[in-house]
Amino acid sequence: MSEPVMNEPLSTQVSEAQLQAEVLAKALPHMQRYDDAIVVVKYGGHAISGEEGARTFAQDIVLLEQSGVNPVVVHGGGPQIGAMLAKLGIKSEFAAGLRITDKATVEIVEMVLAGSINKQIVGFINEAGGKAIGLCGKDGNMVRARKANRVVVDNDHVVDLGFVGEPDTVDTTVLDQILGRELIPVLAPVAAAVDGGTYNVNADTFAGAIAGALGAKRFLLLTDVPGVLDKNKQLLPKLTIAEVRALIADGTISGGMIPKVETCIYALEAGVEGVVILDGKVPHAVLLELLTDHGAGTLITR
Ligand SMILES: Nc1ncnc2c1ncn2[C@@H]1O[C@H](COP(=O)(O)OP(=O)(O)O)[C@@H](O)[C@H]1O
Ligand SMILES: CC(=O)N[C@@H](CCC(=O)OP(=O)(O)O)C(=O)O
Repeated sequence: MSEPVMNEPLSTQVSEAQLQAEVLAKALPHMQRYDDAIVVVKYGGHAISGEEGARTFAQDIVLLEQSGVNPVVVHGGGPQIGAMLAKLGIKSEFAAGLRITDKATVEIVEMVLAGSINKQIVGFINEAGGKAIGLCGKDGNMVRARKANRVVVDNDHVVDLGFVGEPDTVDTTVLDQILGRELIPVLAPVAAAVDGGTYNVNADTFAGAIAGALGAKRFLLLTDVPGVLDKNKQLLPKLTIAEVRALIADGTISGGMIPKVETCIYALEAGVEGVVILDGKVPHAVLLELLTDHGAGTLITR
């Protein structure tokens, strides 16, 4: 039994305990709904910033695993790669939301994503009582990538993205071995090129490929906005694939939100039941979405 807190009146302690019990009871149907289900969570580079937020995120992931869900974390790290490149005097350049990645840059990308950020997240999850395993697309040949297409910007300017890849094949053997054994995979979006080199893969795209290959029940994308917003910056709580396509066509969805919703469409068409784009800066965003009636962000379904 836990010790009563001495400086609070007993009635307050009892009502708080009661409230806690009620909250737990309300989570039961949600836990049952996701029991044994695979949930892929994409943790964006903007959401990662701040130790307190990262600890809360790690707690949520461990709580999910403890309640019978199989979480798979895929992380980004765009701002962190940018900061390291700036320290080394290398300028970050993007085309169509993707980093133009030369030979020197891809080495830094791998170092930051598969090295420091991946191990930081593994550390936070383990500190919260979980058993995380940090991997990247190269491990177990999980994700093989092909060179991303050149992109056209400003109507006629063709840009070669360099060492940027798109998932070509996904082999889930390693993940199949890990899931269901109290282990939490944490994946960095770096992949082996079909010819053996290294490719930098956009984290949203990488996460969508993993969610699709695993047939995840839910795919959550944690970012720095409340979800998909309409022209008046109001949250759109529910969208279908057709509605998303219309919002891209009329320019409501732009910039970094385009690869995000495109990966959502890919995952849904590959069999994922529902995809949610939500604000990763909100404390316990993952638990709010999965284990309460509240729901957060934009739910996209077929
Ligand atoms: N309709 C829209 N709703 C919400 N965000 C949008 C929309 N259109 C463009 N955006 C932009 O997309 C950004 C999210 O994408 P991005 O910066 O790539 O996120 P992350 O770093 O989390 O992957 C938002 O911060 C916002 O500026
Ligand atoms: C090709 C490409 O753009 N790769 C990204 C990979 C990291 C990423 O996607 O991180 P966020 O989710 O934080 O944006 C990059 O180099 O920034």
